[in-house]
Amino acid sequence: MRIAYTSDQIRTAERALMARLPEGALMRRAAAGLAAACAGLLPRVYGSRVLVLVGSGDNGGDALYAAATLAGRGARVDALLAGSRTHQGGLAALRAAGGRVLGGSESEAVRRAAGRADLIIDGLVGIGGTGPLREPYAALAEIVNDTPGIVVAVDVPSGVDASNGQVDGAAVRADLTVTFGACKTGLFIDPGAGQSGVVELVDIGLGPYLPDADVVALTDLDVAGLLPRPGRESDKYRRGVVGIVAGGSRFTGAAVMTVAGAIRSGAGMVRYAGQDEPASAVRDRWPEAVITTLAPGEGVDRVGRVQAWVLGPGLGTDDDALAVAESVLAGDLPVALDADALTLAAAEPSLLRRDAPTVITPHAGELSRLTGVPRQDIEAARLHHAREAARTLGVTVLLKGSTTIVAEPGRPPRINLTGTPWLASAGTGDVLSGILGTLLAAGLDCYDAASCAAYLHGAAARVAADGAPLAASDVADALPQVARSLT
Ligand SMILES: NC(=O)C1=CN([C@@H]2O[C@H](COP(=O)(O)OP(=O)(O)OC[C@H]3O[C@@H](n4cnc5c(N)ncnc54)[C@H](O)[C@@H]3O)[C@@H](O)[C@H]2O)[C@H](O)CC1
Ligand SMILES: [K+]
Repeated sequence: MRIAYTSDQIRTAERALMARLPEGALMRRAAAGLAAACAGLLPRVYGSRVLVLVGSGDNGGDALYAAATLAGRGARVDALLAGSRTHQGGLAALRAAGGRVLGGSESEAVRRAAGRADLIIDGLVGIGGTGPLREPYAALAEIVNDTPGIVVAVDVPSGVDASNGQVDGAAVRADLTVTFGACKTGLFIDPGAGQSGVVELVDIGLGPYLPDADVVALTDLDVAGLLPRPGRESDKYRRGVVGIVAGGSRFTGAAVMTVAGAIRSGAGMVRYAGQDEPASAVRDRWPEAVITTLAPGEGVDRVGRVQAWVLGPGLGTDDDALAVAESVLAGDLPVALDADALTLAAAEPSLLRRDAPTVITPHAGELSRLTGVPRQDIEAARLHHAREAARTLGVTVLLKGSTTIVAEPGRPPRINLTGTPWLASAGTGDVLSGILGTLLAAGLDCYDAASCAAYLHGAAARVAADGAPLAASDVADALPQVARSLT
């Protein structure tokens, strides 16, 4: 499990640790880890060209001490002192090791130095960064992003808000972010996640001083431990029977894709309930699904026993859809709502006011309609709005995006690291709903079921995509392979 913290949480922990260490010890631990990570990226350190961008705070100090170590191993280091002041200890160390200091930050000299560098170290701003990058840092970030060399961000890519991943204006795009003490939330949440590259954690002894996590990211081991293990007695009710109410006269495909996600993720049985056309489409594609054809406006009373419901993909938002939605939500079973069910709930908030476990799986636009928060505000602060929605709506929120976030009141949000932009193709959300319904029916609580569903969905997309445009059915078809890789 990868855990991450806000800048404030890190600072509090660092202060407690620094009080027990000699002056500068923490920085030297950080710099040693940073230098080792940089050296590991170079075919050889001796003779390699390193450009280090130095800000005016301790982020710059880390960078200078690490650059001094590389210079001491024969790297040809140029330092650009971009801040209003410079960490004197680090600067002295770099000079003593033979590093050079470039003149001011006139962009041609920097562009030339960046263009010939094998490695560029971004030591402009770390967890002390606030707001959009000011000049000359913004211009330097743009130069760095235009160069072919490997870019290593010190602690946090400059321009990324370490506490939430927000980026406002220019930001360094790193191949590797070497972060100290503990991972920062902003390295795992878009758009910050997209700027961070690979995140490598350097242990500087902060562990004992860290509070509860701000966010958690599940690894494959965590998911493997949470997924239901099919026992010997593979009774369908032990593996979970999921009911799916999806599809309408206009959208039969959504019903087929939702059932696909449920069947391919190992449901003990899928009971599909819908009107004639989607029911026929599901029957033709998935004969193993048990079909109940509903009359217009009919509820789900005639559907056999299920242990969880999926409601909404392609359902439509007319009175018939509302009637069947009310029928599903009136029960005391776990329900996963997506797509049109969310539109119905936006129009009729009482639909979500239920005691039984409820998960919603909106993308930013659907969450905007549910909460009234403008979509661009949600996109700019995904973690905050996912948490707020979970709190105000009293449900588990799975906020879709290339960094999917699972938020539930009173528990640290979980972020999914297997996401991929490929998932933004039509129908993949239906497959996710099917996976989620299967896990709820298998007995996982909403928090675990949503986290594992997001993980499996993203992992399947990566298996299916391998660079080609992705079809939703490819994601469903890749699920058994992902499940096997986790056992
Ligand atoms: N504190 C510790 O024990 C350790 C810290 N480590 C490293 O230190 C940084 C945090 O250092 P700090 O001096 O607090 O702040 P920064 O260096 O990150 O940046 C502050 C610096 O930057 C200027 N600044 C802030 N926002 C902007 C902006 N938007 N545009 C331009 N300039 C900006 C501000 O004026 C200050 O001058 C941490 O990340 C670690 O890298 C050690 O790693 C461990 C010990
Ligand atoms: K940085």
